[in-house]
Amino acid sequence: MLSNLVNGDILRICVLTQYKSHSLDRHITTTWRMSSLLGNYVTPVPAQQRLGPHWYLGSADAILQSLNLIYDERPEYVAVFGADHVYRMDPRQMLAQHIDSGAGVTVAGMRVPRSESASFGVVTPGSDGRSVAGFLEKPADPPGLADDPERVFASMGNYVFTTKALIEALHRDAEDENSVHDMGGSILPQLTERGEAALYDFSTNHVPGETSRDQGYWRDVGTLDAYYDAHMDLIAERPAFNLYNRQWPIYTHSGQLSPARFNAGGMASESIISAGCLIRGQVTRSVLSPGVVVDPGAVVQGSVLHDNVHIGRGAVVRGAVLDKNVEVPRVPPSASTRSGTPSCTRCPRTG
Ligand SMILES: Nc1ncnc2c1ncn2[C@@H]1O[C@H](COP(=O)(O)OP(=O)(O)O[C@H]2O[C@H](CO)[C@@H](O)[C@H](O)[C@H]2O)[C@@H](O)[C@H]1O
Repeated sequence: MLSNLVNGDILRICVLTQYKSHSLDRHITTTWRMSSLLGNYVTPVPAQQRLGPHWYLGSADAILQSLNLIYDERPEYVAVFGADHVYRMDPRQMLAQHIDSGAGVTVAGMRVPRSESASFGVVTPGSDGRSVAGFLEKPADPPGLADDPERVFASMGNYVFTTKALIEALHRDAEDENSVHDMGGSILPQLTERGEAALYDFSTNHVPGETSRDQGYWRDVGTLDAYYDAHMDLIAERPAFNLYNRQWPIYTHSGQLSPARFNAGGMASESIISAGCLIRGQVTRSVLSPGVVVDPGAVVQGSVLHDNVHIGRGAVVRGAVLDKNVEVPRVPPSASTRSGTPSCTRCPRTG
């Protein structure tokens, strides 16, 4: 999300954080440093209880409680983008449509199977294809699109607001005692009812260097399964999402680490192996973060290993997501002869 905004020249960015936010705060403040000379910034904003003794009630309340940032900056337009998605998008194209339409809010949408409706805000496009005739947050069984009955337009949780419309909508929402104070659950339905919402079709967005496979690629990685699947998309023979597009880079922290090293007998195939890894066992169809060590005789298959994970000698890890610094203990030779499959203590997909 940050890479898309920055690549698209949106360079004054606040990241609203909540629970257990320290590692995110540290990542943002150490990685996302831009020229302060030109007034640009990416700054994490912790919840502060500015409007009374309560934490954020929902995503709309999070923005209401942070309006001081908008009053300080006085922008004409505000982009509110979700932060748990993987995709490439040039936000300038969405902004241009928003300005052209004169709407109060423009929501980015894409076609998804109707069976997935309960996971998304579902947009009913108006007859012009650009206005929003209806918006239902996570409906169980909405009607399909007129031209494609088995699909619906899902909101991507990315919105461009005219600042005045955003502030007024948030204040109206704050006064509504029945509201859940959520962007998708409250603000979008409210502005749709007032005829102030427009739809941006994500499939029309293009970024430099895109491939026919990753144009239109978008994954919500808010669940463990979706997070895992998005990693598997990276290592397919012809990856659905191309990490190597240098014309629209995905930025992240890269520490001062030596290149990955493979000892005798160490091998990896269909995998991403980050710097600082030491591979002495066998790795297939996996994504290894910096500093992972795989000992001799260990096997890693279809897994996502975070920073500094250590897989002990003879251990087998399959279909797992392992958090940073997890140690999978070595398997004593006798145990490996007995069961053949040593255990991994934190494998959500294998138990
Ligand atoms: N209290 C809070 N304080 C600060 N930040 C908060 C917050 N609650 C949520 N957020 C942030 O707001 C964004 C969206 O929140 P969620 O991921 O919980 O929404 P969800 O995916 O259910 O639906 C949303 O995203 C999907 C697309 O994934 C849309 O279809 C749907 O309409 C929309 O509501 C995320 O980046 C999240 O971190």
